[in-house]
Amino acid sequence: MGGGLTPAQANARAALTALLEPILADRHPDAAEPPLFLVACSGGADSLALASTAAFLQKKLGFRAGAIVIDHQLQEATAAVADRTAATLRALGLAPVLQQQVEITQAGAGVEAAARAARYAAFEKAVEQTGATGVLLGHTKDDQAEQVLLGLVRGSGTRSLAGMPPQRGHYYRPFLKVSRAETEQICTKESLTWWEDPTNADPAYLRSRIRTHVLPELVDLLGDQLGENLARTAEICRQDADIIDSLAQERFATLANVQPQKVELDMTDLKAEPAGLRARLFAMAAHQLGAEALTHERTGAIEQLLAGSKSAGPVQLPGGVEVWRGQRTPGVRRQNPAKYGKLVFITVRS
Ligand SMILES: Nc1ncnc2c1ncn2[C@@H]1O[C@H](COP(=O)(O)OP(=O)(O)OP(=O)(O)O)[C@@H](O)[C@H]1O
Repeated sequence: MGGGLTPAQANARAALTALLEPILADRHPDAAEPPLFLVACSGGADSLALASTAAFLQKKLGFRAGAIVIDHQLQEATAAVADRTAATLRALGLAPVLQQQVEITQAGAGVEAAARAARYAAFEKAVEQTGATGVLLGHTKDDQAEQVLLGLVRGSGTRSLAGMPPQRGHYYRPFLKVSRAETEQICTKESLTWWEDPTNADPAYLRSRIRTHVLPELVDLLGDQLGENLARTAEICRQDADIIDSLAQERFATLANVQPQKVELDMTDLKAEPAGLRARLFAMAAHQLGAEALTHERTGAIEQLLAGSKSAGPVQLPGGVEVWRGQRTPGVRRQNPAKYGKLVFITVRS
């Protein structure tokens, strides 16, 4: 590696330091060895630059940098890419460097999600095997901007516009303030050859179309600041979503009558809540019973149920949950609907 420190390298090192320092400061003073962080490395410029940054900082900050490389076996080239990437990581001084092949049986539209699920299952296994404290992912500021646009295009809510969090559980994204161009500059400076995944440019995927067509076009029309501004939108939305979610959790704990296969919410209480909170209360009741995430359309159907005046239902939710407005007591023929007074979420799956 020749020459002085470039602005891209300095930015990357500052970003990783800012994320890890508070975690490392918290560690137990008697711990036998420094905590291990595994860089999830695809061989792309983002995660290779992250690996080299982690390798450089490990002694200074007091952690061990290891890596995990997954071969999804979806393209012929990937086995060789994984081998080459693992060799590069070892040469950079990361240890251990784990390599794992995963089988994806899905084809067509579900393949991306299946690959992601297999990848995260392999990460979990690697954490268990090595006792690692965390996994470092290479998502950049550009990925974040794409994520926000994707949320807008799909018509999503605040949580979705919040994009990817810098930390969730033991997964960390130190490079959310580092651009993809900077990761490429770092690799070039450090003579690291990265792999361009051809599926990143495959127009079959909405994310690829946003990456290769929509964002560049918007930047052309609206200026270079766009990526930065979208990433800022994510940060603001995350703060807002956090406060609304925590309010909803408080309200749910007070209002919901949770039973093993049933959650009851009082309709008068629900009507007194603002719609944004109410939607979250519905989602939490459904989630409690194992239903999948609620769509805007299903939330609207529950709202309609709530607005009615008679016993009614069910609204079917994906994942085997039904919602009823009031419930008749079996064996009692004439009941006053006004007395039902509850929205009842029940599990109908066996
Ligand atoms: N084959 C792989 N092996 C190890 N890590 C990987 C692999 N593919 C992706 N990653 C990790 O995930 C990060 C994001 O990769 P990519 O942008 O391709 O995935 P994504 O589908 O956009 O995101 P995600 O699936 O994590 O939501 C990479 O920077 C890297 O840290």
